[in-house]
Amino acid sequence: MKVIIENKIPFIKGLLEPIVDNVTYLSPDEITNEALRDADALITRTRTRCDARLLDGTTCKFIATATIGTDHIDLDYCKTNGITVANAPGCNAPAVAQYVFGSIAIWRKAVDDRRPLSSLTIGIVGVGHVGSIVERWARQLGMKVLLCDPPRAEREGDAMFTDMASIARLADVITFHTPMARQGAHPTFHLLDGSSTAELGRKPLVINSSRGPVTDTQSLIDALDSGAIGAAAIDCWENEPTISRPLLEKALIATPHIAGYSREGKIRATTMAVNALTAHFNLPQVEMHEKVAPGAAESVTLEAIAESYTPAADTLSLKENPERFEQLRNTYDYRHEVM
Ligand SMILES: NC(=O)C1=CN([C@@H]2O[C@H](COP(=O)(O)OP(=O)(O)OC[C@H]3O[C@@H](n4cnc5c(N)ncnc54)[C@H](O)[C@@H]3O)[C@@H](O)[C@H]2O)C=CC1
Ligand SMILES: O=C(O)C(=O)[C@H](O)COP(=O)(O)O
Repeated sequence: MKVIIENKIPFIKGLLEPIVDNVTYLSPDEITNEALRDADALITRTRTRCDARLLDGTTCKFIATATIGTDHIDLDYCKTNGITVANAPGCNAPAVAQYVFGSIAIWRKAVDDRRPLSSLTIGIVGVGHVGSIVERWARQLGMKVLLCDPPRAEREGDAMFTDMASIARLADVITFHTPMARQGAHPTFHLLDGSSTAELGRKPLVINSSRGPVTDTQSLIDALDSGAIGAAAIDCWENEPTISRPLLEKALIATPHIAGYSREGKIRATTMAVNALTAHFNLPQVEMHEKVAPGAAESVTLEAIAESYTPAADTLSLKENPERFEQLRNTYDYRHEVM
């Protein structure tokens, strides 16, 4: 059996070797159709586009991505071609929530906002693994909370949810936690665009740590210029790693897609990917060298979160070295989640 593993996935080396005869580590550039030709499985990250171009004519029938997001994988192609796909739901959700509140703490300092948190409204767009932690912590901090999640509203009823237009009108902080979907019943491509920025009522802090194309770059720039958006915290960008320099310049917080980069999140991601592979191929379960607790801190304060992580240094590094976007990610010193 042959398994290809992306070589930037941490905490994975040596785990599968005792039970798989050929384990090959390759960089994203080396993960090609040719390399996968005789492989049975691929363990990947967001940096490898898994589509017909990569997979046609190969023997690969299983892909595990050590990430929450799956937008780098052509799920329809995989389904049609009998390729099983596993992701790592929730693996780094506490880290992304930590990033959101770390950003709120910086923003409050930057604008010298002395209003109590209890006077602020946060609008959470997408209330899944990440959004639910953001919701729980925001309520604990006394913030007013607005939730927008049409798929959940359809399943659970409207009572808890509002729409994007109300969030635009009423929120002091708007934070996006949806998957990236161009099609389907609830597309998320450019959820924030020129028409939604025209409705902004409170000069909010806008945070995008979901996927770049969920917020339209030009609309963000225009709204920052006009003052309709008070400040932006951008972790996920359109066209990564070739990011918009005007948006980089104008964003208060600008980071290279590292919101989920906690040590705990990476360990959970690797554990989930390896477990999915061993379960799929009926292999013995592998014992991880490093173990971490599931879930996010029960009880937080803004100060405790800001002490555990502030995106200020990551912002400085990206603003000074935008051309090193990928390198900053690949050499990131994984932080600890807030305990
Ligand atoms: N910046 C980073 O490092 C990271 C980014 N992410 C991104 O964050 C996204 C969210 O992560 P999770 O919360 O774990 O995903 P999830 O799948 O648990 O939750 C996503 C939620 O978005 C909702 N949703 C779908 N379409 C929507 C729409 N049109 N409008 C509003 N809500 C909609 C879904 O119903 C669901 O409740 C991931 O898909 C990934 O792209 C995840 C981890 C790290
Ligand atoms: O889990 C996700 O989804 C993410 O966006 C990850 O934090 C991105 O991690 P990489 O796979 O790009 O290292």
